[in-house]
Amino acid sequence: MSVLDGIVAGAREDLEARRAVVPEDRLWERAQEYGQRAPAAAEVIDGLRGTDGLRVIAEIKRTSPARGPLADIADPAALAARYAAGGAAAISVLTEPRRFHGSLEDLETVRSEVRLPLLRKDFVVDAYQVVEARAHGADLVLLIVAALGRRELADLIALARKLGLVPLVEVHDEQEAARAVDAGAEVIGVNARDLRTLNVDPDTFARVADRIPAGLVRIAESGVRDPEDAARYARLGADAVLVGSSLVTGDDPAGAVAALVAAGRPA
Ligand SMILES: O=C(O)c1ccccc1NCC(=O)[C@H](O)[C@H](O)COP(=O)(O)O
Repeated sequence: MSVLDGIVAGAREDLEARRAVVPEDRLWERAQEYGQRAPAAAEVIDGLRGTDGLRVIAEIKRTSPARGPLADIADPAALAARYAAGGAAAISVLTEPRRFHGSLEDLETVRSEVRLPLLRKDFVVDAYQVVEARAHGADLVLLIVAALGRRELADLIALARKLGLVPLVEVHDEQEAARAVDAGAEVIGVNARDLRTLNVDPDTFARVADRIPAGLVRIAESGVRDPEDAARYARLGADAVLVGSSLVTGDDPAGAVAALVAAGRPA
């Protein structure tokens, strides 16, 4: 079983346990409630476009299967506020509990303190998790092509949009990028990390981005270590970078985000 398959199996077990406690129709009510005060999806998408420079999506990430423990984040809202002060365009909150030590409570706490768009970063394979994301204050939801069949991907994209959420569709190779485009994704993340082997290949974005038509939002994910990496992705045409490990392991999250934003400005 690949790492991704193992994580998805755990996510399915966990979501069934939550569904037994909170039925989906209760979540719908909360999701619609948040939808009334949430930014419009078009506004969220436009905020990620790198028209005048690279955007930074800064991640709340405590630990990772690839690297083990990263940071003991006792107050995710305080960290998100620092990211916002540094100029982040959006915050990614890892909500997966088993391997990343995240939670929906983290998402909700960050929502209560920060006005930026929030991404629920998890292993979403069921409609329940999409409704749950909105109910806990997400504006974007991650959908990983490698974890979903064609029909499932199309259905989850449609559901996300119905709820006002922006689906961030994640790919790792050219074939997956073609599937994301065929499914009508407007925001596509190219993950340099192969979720089956955990290897990070910094050339992935350069290889895959050509398959993503102009006009769609292209995000380079994983392995961004410093401003030089950000500048390289900006030159390659990325609208945004999604950064976790290097931000949570540093001692100045606001300064680190500001440095990435500065490095991604056009010369
Ligand atoms: O981070 C991992 O080890 C990992 C392993 C298996 C599946 C997903 C994983 N990470 C999720 C992500 O996509 C990253 O958290 C995100 O892109 C940020 O990456 P990084 O800046 O390298 O922490």
